[in-house]
Amino acid sequence: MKTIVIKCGGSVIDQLTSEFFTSLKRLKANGYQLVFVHGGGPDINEMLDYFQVKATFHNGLRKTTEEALEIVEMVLSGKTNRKLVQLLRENGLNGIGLNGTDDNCINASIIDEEKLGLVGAVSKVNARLIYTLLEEALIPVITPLGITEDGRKLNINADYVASAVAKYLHAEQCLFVTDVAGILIDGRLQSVMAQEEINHFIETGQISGGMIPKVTSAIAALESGLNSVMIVSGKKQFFDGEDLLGTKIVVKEGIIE
Ligand SMILES: Nc1ncnc2c1ncn2[C@@H]1O[C@H](COP(=O)(O)OP(=O)(O)O)[C@@H](O)[C@H]1O
Ligand SMILES: CC(=O)N[C@@H](CCC(=O)OP(=O)(O)O)C(=O)O
Repeated sequence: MKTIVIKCGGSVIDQLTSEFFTSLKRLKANGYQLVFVHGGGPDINEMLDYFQVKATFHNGLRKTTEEALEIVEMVLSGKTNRKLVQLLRENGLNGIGLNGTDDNCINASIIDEEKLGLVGAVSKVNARLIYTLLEEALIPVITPLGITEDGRKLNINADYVASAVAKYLHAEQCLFVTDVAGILIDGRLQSVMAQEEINHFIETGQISGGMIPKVTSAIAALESGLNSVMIVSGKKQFFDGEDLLGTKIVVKEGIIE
């Protein structure tokens, strides 16, 4: 089974174009099974603002108190997941919502409770559950929440979830769909970026904010066996039937699989 994991960022869910959905259909026509993970940062920010709960970020990760987690879960599962499933269905793709906390879909452990609160890193993915849905010709749309061994719910950055799902499914590809065409340095789109350059540009501040979890989780997943990761735009065509357009992340320069 050829699988592609597609992480759809909250930055772009409301701006996805028909060219984007055409690219998805081309992937399907080329024999790929699609698995989605969605973000929802802007939807969460809006609701936290409404309830006057403060949000702070460390390297692109939201510090999540118990009070914030309730709102995060409500928004991600009740609003953003619903929105993406509906959009896929309107475009002829058979999406089905799946909460990361259901049936140990995403097992997670706390990263640093003092610094980040109830924020997790993925420890295991229930690949069997995801395959079961794929076998029924459904397209899973996973909400980025996880559950610890002792049953605590955690907020997880969706880029981390997508990289981990791709790794556990032995996917051919993980795509981060976002509101930019890829990694830009001095305004120029980079077609390939290696770990060393990435670290350099994080240090100089030219890769910042929400781009950091994408590149760090991509590198970690590539190092532990994931085949390929790209950052692509949800605002235009990203697949012409042959090539993917965006920034390819690689561990070492010159090594492109
Ligand atoms: N070097 C960079 N190239 C492109 N985007 C960058 C870079 N550094 C930071 N960013 C920011 O990362 C954003 C994408 O991350 P984020 O807002 O978290 O999106 P998503 O919701 O899709 O995960 C871009 O809109 C841009 O503002
Ligand atoms: C821990 C953490 O940061 N969780 C993220 C989950 C949503 C997400 O990742 O959304 P985007 O992909 O749109 O950024 C958050 O609370 O915003």
